[in-house]
Amino acid sequence: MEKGPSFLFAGVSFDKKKFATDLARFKENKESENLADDFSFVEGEKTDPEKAMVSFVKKRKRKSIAGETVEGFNVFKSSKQLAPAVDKEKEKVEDGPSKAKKELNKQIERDAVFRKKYNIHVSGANVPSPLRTFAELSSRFGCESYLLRNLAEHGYKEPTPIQRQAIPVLLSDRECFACAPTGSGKTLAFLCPMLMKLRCASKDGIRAVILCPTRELATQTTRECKKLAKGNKFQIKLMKKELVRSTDLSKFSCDILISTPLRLRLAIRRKKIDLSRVEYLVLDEADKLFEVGNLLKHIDPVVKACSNPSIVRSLFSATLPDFVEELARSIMHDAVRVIVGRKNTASESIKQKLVFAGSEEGKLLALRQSFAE
Ligand SMILES: Nc1ncnc2c1ncn2[C@@H]1O[C@H](COP(=O)(O)OP(=O)(O)OP(=O)(O)O)[C@@H](O)[C@H]1O
Repeated sequence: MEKGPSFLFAGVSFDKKKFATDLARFKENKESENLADDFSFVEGEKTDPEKAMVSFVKKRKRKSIAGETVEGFNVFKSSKQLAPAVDKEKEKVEDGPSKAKKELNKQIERDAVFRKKYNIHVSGANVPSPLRTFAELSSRFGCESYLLRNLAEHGYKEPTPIQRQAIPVLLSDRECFACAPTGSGKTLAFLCPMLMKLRCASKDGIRAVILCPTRELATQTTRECKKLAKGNKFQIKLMKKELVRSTDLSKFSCDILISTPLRLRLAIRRKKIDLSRVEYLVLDEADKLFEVGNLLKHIDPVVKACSNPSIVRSLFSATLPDFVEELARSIMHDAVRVIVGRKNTASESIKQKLVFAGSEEGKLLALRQSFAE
């Protein structure tokens, strides 16, 4: 039971026997709520119990106690059963974790605090640390000087939140679906790791494909890509109508190909363009890609044609409706989900608590007190 200041309960006696079942249920909820609170801190998802539990499971995994198994959804079944297990685990960890393990846990917490600061939410196993600065591209990932120079020339002083998290995910060869508001720098978030991974120009077929929902966006992305790649000899091509018409595309090669789904599908069907060596596939503005007309039916053949087993796929979008997320999950493996801001603000902003008011009059008092709090 919630212990409110005494004036609320003055003169109200609560019949614990009569409400024994409710009291027991509430106590149980309270316990699990406390547990969720404890563990949700790591991912900054304080009010979403499901995420808190995922985070909790992750934390258990991180501590990786020998012989401890996490029984999937059984974890949710009884908070009473859960509590002793957590205590045991804490004891074991306190018994003597190695320095490396301690350091790792500290790093995980630092990352969580950093993500919270930038409103970055992640899910997926072992999510790489976010970028603090663009200089880390060089110290952590060996970024070449031409790219750092180009970033500086563009006046990009520090990464935007989506860039902070999506870039290290993609540089760690993890598939990724990312959602961040319009104008938040998503283009750089996929171009930068792509250029870094491709390293230098090569005539080894088509190495990366970016799909955009409209020609205008494809043109804009090509322009951005060329600007960022300045100083390197990458072949960056926009799939134009003329290119589809004229060229024998079966031997066509370039480092990065940017296209709308329809044009690329035509190139696959009519000109036998070979996408089997594509190492990076980006679906940009995925909400629009999957929504506009029948684009989906053009995307499917492209995804299939990119048959390289070690391909890294990513999806960037300003919104992430459930159907987009489902589609993303259906084509990706072990993907990391990165969301900047909130996907479901309403549900996460609602905090619930149970207050025994005693009588009708008590309800009014309780309500008044809640507002005052
Ligand atoms: N790190 C950065 N610092 C400053 N400006 C940036 C940075 N990254 C990108 N920008 C600029 O922000 C603007 C918006 O970027 P961009 O078009 O990539 O956003 P977006 O998220 O892809 O938007 P949309 O959803 O409309 O496609 C561009 O002018 C870009 O040059």
